[in-house]
Amino acid sequence: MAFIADLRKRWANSGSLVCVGLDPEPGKFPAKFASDPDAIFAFCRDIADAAAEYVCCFKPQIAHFAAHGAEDALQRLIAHIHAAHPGIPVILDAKRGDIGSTAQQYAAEAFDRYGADAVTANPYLGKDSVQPFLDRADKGVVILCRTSNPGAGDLQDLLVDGKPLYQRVAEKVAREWNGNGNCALVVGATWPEQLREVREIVGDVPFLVPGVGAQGGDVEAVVKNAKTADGTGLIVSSSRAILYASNGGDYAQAAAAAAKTLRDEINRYR
Ligand SMILES: O=C(O)c1cc(=O)[nH]c(=O)n1[C@@H]1O[C@H](COP(=O)(O)O)[C@@H](O)[C@H]1O
Repeated sequence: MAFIADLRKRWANSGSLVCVGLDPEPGKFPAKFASDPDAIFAFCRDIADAAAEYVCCFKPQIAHFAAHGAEDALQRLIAHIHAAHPGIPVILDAKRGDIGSTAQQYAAEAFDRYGADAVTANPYLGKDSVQPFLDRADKGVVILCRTSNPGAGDLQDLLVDGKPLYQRVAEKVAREWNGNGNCALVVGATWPEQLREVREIVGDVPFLVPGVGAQGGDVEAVVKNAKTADGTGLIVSSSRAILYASNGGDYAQAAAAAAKTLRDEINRYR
């Protein structure tokens, strides 16, 4: 099934808008992984298995694997999630974007090599640079709009014909790039006002919302400002606050408990 349809089904079946970001940092792993040559895979698998019932998506971040030469672990992790937890879409966070011929390879990398259901993409090079992703109608394309980081406004707030660039991106995606109905937008949890503005522009287009947890985003403001009329529309993503909730023997249970707490907090405001 197509990514957006799978996502809507998972929102309904799980009652959760939580995404667990899988950002492995071996230096933060529990001691038992110190001599495990497959630690990156094993740690992420344990977290995914423990937290699965509380999530609508998982989101592995590619640099956290590639920096350690662990692309193979990433591939096996995505295959494991699909096999062990069918119905939970996997978003590969790679923030890709390049001229068409290279973007074609990035799309093949994300969807064919890694088997991801969706990928994050950077719109800065324009529509043709995202087209190879958009053309994969069964896959999701999660386009950066107003990112969660402190410097997000340096470029994204610059006025273009009287409106900030991130609003222009939202308009383009909703009105011109979403012909296959497979787009979503990244809007950071750290920007409640911008979440509300973008929601007004794009209707029911799903948002990936990183920035709760370690980056301090306000869950209540996120949900109230950006949910859709049916109380969904959000993939609220947290990585470090869940993955490293404990570095003791209870790391997987602690991660699951943190995911459950976030789910319940979000659901209070839906
Ligand atoms: O595309 C993303 O996932 C993303 C977009 C954004 O605007 N901000 C952002 O933090 N992210 C990613 O979301 C994750 C956030 O991690 P935590 O701050 O630990 O929850 C990291 O993997 C970031 O790369």
